[in-house]
Amino acid sequence: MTAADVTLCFLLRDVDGRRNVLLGLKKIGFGTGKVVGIGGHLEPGESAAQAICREVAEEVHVHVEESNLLYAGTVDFVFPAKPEWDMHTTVFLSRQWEGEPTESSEIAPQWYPISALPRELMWADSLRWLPPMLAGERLAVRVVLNTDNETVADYLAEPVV
Ligand SMILES: Nc1[nH]c(=O)nc2c1ncn2[C@H]1C[C@H](O)[C@@H](COP(=O)(O)OP(=O)(O)OP(=O)(O)O)O1
Repeated sequence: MTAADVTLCFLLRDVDGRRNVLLGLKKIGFGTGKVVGIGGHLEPGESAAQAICREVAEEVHVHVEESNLLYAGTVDFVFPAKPEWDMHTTVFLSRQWEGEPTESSEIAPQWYPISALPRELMWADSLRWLPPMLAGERLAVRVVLNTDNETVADYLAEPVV
């Protein structure tokens, strides 16, 4: 089964000298109840960059220009017990956008200091790949989930050159 193409974007801003990242509480669909990155599936014919600009606008009502996306790498999520959930994710950061994030039917956005992520509400795997990506590392990550579809069975991260 082919992994679905998805994309995520993490907006970054500095407040009182602390770097903050925009995450969101997922209200419906895959990962409901978790605090996740903003993003979703590519539509047919879309590039990852086009898709993430659309998703950010739909989910948190913020406008990001493709030219302000910073490529952070990829994450392959492998769910051996649920291969239909496998996803290939292109990850972006952005420090420039227009508008203030506001809630949609899908996501309740919230800023978090990157030093104080809501760990207990996040995917366990994201605690491994997100901090280095937020710190500027470009990575190609492969996460294999256990049969509980939650905990991490295998993790590989290689630098993207
Ligand atoms: N193990 C994991 N860790 C993580 O941090 N994010 C994961 C993950 N597995 C999947 N994701 C993310 C990637 C992707 O952006 C998101 C699922 O895509 P969506 O939010 O688009 O799914 P939905 O089915 O809710 O919505 P639609 O795209 O509208 O169908 O979940």
